[in-house]
Amino acid sequence: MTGLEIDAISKRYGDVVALREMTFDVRPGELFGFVGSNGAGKTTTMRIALGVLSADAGEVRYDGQPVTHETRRHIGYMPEERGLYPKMKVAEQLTYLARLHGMSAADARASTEKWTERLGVAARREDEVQKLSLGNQQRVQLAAALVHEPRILVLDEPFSGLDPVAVDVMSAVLKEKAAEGVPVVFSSHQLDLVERLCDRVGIVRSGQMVEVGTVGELRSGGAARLRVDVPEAGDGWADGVPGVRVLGRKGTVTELELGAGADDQDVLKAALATGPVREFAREQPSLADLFRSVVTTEEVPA
Ligand SMILES: Nc1ncnc2c1ncn2[C@@H]1O[C@H](COP(=O)(O)OP(=O)(O)OP(=O)(O)O)[C@@H](O)[C@H]1O
Repeated sequence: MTGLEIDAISKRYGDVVALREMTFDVRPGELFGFVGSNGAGKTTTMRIALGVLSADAGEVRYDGQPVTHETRRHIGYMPEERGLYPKMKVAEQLTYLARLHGMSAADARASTEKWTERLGVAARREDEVQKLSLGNQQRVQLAAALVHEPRILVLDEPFSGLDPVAVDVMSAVLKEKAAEGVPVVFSSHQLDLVERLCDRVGIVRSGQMVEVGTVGELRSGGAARLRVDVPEAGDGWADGVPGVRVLGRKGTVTELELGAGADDQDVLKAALATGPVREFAREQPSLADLFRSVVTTEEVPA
């Protein structure tokens, strides 16, 4: 079982290089977080995976085979621009979409009932989509991605605009699908959520995958930080300690980043030389810290 493989996908829009050999895989049962700044290429990748856009080069495979028209019926997709018919009633719309994906009328109705219940929009089944709040429209949009019981889930910013209760519902459903063995990939700018939820994360910059790993792997690969509370130290107390960069100072606490070859014991000596040291703590960078350092690294030339 290999899941979904995105293999060296490249795409240009005229002069704009949107993707350069984008490569990653989402294993069965895995929740994969796809992060990157605006315009990095996440939506383009997802559209190509779904087949609504063609790649200039590269291949998308599912369980080792190139994705075909038939395989695509088993993908559940939540597009960024959303895509519901505003004037159609919720249940009618979901049943219609399930039928389009090949379900029988009875199965489509049963699945519509199940997912509207599960996502907390059962009371809205007979309402037109346009009369729903944005958050409820999003729940229906998720139901639309799930109603045909897909074997792969590809979701473009499914958490944007959701209230905390809806975030919990969405998180629980995605975990449940992954636990059933479905490869789940979603893009998001909410890095705290990605950090909490995902088995693995991929960071995209300028159309390329620049970091992939578990949150733990990515965090331990980033530069370590120190938090040092030195009440009697003057500004610049850590200047001159080799390999150390001062990130900032709040009150008596200085935050520092240890570069390659830096020794935290040199920092401790410099701190003790100023007087008492109230706190000396080593911290791993958060996913958000890592993201910033990855995306602000010099852009790859076109
Ligand atoms: N239809 C299009 N025509 C021309 N350029 C496009 C088109 N769609 C996307 N692009 C460009 O391709 C690049 C990748 O865009 P894409 O929408 O895939 O990024 P994204 O990572 O999803 O961004 P966001 O986080 O803002 O949704 C950007 O430079 C974008 O301007």
